[in-house]
Amino acid sequence: MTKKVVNVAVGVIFKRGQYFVCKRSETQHQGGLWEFPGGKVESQESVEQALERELSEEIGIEVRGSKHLTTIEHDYGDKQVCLHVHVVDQFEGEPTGLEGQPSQWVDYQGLTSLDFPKANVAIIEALATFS
Ligand SMILES: Nc1nc2c([nH]c(=O)n2[C@@H]2O[C@H](COP(=O)(O)OP(=O)(O)OP(=O)(O)O)[C@@H](O)[C@H]2O)c(=O)[nH]1
Ligand SMILES: [Mg+2]
Repeated sequence: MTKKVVNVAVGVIFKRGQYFVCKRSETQHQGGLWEFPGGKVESQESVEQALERELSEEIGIEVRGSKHLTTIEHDYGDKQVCLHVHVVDQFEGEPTGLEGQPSQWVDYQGLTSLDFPKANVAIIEALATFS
């Protein structure tokens, strides 16, 4: 059976050499792991619109500039996702975990030492050569 692919808009928030990451709650898919904020692209919505909406809802920022980094398809077995990853380096507001999720700013070295879902390995690799 072909599984439905869930399209996800993911924002890599980058400022002064650091990345803003949040912790997924235990009850979510891939719970307890760190993530780049974002969420599902709703029907009728573009990836960019979903990115703006999710980053406003989850961390309270307004996106002013972003660049596509990579698109990653990953099958977790229980769920198949397609992550549309954008680096957000222009925004208004101070990122905050508005849904009570723990969050932190880390440098690239810090990113490589946190536990992320499997699909994120490729995101972190892509960031190594992003400029
Ligand atoms: N936001 C986000 N989701 C990720 C990342 N890596 C990754 O595999 N995912 C997967 O993408 C899927 C969708 O993300 P999500 O759970 O944030 O979706 P959402 O904000 O719409 O929330 P909801 O699931 O509570 O409705 C999840 O299955 C999650 O495991 C990541 O870095 N950030
Ligand atoms: Mg989310």
